[in-house]
Amino acid sequence: AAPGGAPGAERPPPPPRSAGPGALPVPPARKLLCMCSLSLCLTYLCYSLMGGAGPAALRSPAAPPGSAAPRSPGSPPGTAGAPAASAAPTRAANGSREAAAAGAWPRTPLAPGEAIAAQSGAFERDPQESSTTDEELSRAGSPGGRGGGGSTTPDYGEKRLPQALIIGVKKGGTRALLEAIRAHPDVRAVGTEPHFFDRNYDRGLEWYRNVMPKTLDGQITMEKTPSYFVTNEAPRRIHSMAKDTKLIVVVRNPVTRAISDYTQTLSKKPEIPTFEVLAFKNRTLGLIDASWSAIRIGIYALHLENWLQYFPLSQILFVSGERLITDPAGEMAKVQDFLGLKRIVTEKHFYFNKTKGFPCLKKPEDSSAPRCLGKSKGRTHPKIDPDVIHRLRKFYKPFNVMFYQMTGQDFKWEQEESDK
Ligand SMILES: Nc1ncnc2c1ncn2[C@@H]1O[C@H](COP(=O)(O)OS(=O)(=O)O)[C@@H](OP(=O)(O)O)[C@H]1O
Repeated sequence: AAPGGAPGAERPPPPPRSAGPGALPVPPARKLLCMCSLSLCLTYLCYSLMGGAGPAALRSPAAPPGSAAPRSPGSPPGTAGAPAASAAPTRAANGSREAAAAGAWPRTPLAPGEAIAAQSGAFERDPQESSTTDEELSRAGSPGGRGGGGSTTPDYGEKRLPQALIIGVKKGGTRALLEAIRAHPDVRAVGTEPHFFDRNYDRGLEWYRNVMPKTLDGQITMEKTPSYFVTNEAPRRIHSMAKDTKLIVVVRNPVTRAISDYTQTLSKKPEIPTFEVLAFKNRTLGLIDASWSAIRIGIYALHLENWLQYFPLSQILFVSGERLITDPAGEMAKVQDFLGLKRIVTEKHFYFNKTKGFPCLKKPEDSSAPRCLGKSKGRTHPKIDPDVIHRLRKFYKPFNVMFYQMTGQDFKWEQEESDK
């Protein structure tokens, strides 16, 4: 079985976790992708070795002469694994262990199951990240409440394991996507992040099922936990739950994503060092600190390689976090097609809220309140030294190009003139 299936291909049986991609027989149609993946791994290994500080130290392409430069995506394939994806964050201030942001659109109630799980302390719902009001919570608990779904479906049916997951990326726009898809009557979703496949796996599938809202036949159960995308065990675990699980990844320019991630951490821990300090192992030498989760998460190609060992590309949808803001209906059309749903969430569901600076959902019929995301979404980012942004862009470029090749989609992050 080779990593990465061609669109429409059957998923190959997963390889043993110890087997490196280079050791596997590669069907011709997948050779290019496999080589690209291997090349990426070798690139990463080279960075690690040349940086002289283990896998944590990646040297920026903008480093002075004599320092290591990133290998181009066309470099010869290597045999290394995926060290960065497995490297545990080492900084206390990196935000990787913080509670995931909930930040739901106001007026989006919790499913009854969520309330139970929240009481049990299983979910880490940071109040600062939550915009759910008391009224919504009480409405969610009532039999006629909207529960975890976006429709007015009463609370009957069965709790089922999710058939589709939003697996990442953190700060990509995952909350906006989840809330928008919940507006579809055939989707019901958990509002909080269950973190089953990373933190709560030991609780077992029955716990996970119980967290889910009830659904009727034909409705899709969903949840979102952005940390899954960078969790080594997640692909295998999800595959063993159901190999036909549909996976959605919202991706965003990794430089902006890193700044967004940092901004979130800063809002909780104002005492942390500046972004510029955290981003480098050695700024003079141009050594980017890829052990900092804010940086590491954005090496999308590396993380994706892990998923492609278990799921074919056709089973993963990549949503542009940028287009989710500029054209939410367009991205939602793709999401609904991917999920096999009728295109019910359309431009009629959105309006651009000038005060918020983002698209918001129009008032649902049963509510008089607007449905913009909470204040933890769309925070003002601190101004970052343009030279640092420049270095980070150069650092990510080969990984981005690799990601475009792997996914067959050009997200055009290199063309963005300025980061927020
Ligand atoms: N409609 C709408 N409203 C508000 N915010 C929106 C929207 N669509 C996308 N975004 C962007 O989503 C970013 C937060 O991403 P996530 O929801 O994935 O964050 S989290 O990982 O769950 O914490 C958030 O990042 P920041 O702007 O850095 O706060 C937003 O840019």
